Amino acid sequence: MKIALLGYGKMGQFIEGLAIAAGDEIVLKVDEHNRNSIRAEDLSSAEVAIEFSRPESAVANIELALEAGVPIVVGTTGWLNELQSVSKKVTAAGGALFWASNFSVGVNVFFAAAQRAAELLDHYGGYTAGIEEIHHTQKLDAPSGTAITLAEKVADGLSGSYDSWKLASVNAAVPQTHIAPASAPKEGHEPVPIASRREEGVPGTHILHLDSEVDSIVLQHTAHSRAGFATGALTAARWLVGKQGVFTMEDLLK
Ligand SMILES: NC(=O)C1=CN([C@@H]2O[C@H](COP(=O)(O)OP(=O)(O)OC[C@H]3O[C@@H](n4cnc5c(N)ncnc54)[C@H](OP(=O)(O)O)[C@@H]3O)[C@@H](O)[C@H]2O)C=CC1
Ligand SMILES: O=C(O)C1=N[C@H](C(=O)O)C[C@H](O)C1
Repeated sequence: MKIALLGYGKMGQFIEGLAIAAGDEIVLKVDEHNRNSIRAEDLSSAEVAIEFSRPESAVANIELALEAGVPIVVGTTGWLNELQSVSKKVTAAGGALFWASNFSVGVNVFFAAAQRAAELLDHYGGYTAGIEEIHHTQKLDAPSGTAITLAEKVADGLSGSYDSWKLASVNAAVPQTHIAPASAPKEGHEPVPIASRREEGVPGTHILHLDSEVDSIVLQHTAHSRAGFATGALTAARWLVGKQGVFTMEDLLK
């Protein structure tokens, strides 16, 4: 596969290593230094683009790939409030977009387990939900995209009590522009609280607490490195080539 890497930081470089080992070719690398000079023609030799950049760059990079007619896999978080409008553009233009807040297979199984547990507990009532996410100190956004997706799955399952999420706390100075906007809960519903923590060197840990008066359930996913995210993004890229539409991990894993 001929790949354009839009974003060449921790994830872009990890993906490059795995891609070259698998016999793929990196035909373009975009980072902060050359991003302003990149045009759609520069993507013309790529079969697919893989985008891991910054929250404020993702939408422009998707539009660039769309203009170039190149399918794009997007892992950047912190821009997903624009997903609906971007998806409409992609569909209208006959393009291909694959996005995921987390590309690791393990996290996607964790999402399914969390949603099922929440659905089962909804029948009995009396359970509250809370999420913790821990990431390295270079992470720009809060809460993590994965924690937001997890909260949405839990709210879907515990639909009698929850219908939204809120950032309950963060132990770092995150600029307001990188705090994801939470939706307000409807009458009689609560937001799932998310506590964000930044600690040196943590690739990504997510913990779901489901508590009642009589017991507690704790479900946790711990990434040991970035390998699961990078492998998943490359698998998504291979799967996306030749398709049209907007896809995510549920489409790939079903
Ligand atoms: N969905 C998933 O599974 C995962 C998602 N992520 C998300 O991916 C994103 C990137 O993570 P990570 O690689 O750790 O971050 P890094 O900060 O290490 O890398 C970001 C890269 O993007 C570059 N960049 C800045 N602006 C642009 C632009 N306009 N176009 C292209 N590149 C640009 C930066 O350049 P420079 O270095 O010169 O500043 C840097 O090379 C984050 O949003 C993170 O949350 C991360 C892991 C997994
Ligand atoms: O910034 C990161 O590193 C990660 N970001 C994603 C997120 O916001 O959920 C995925 C993963 O947890 C690593």
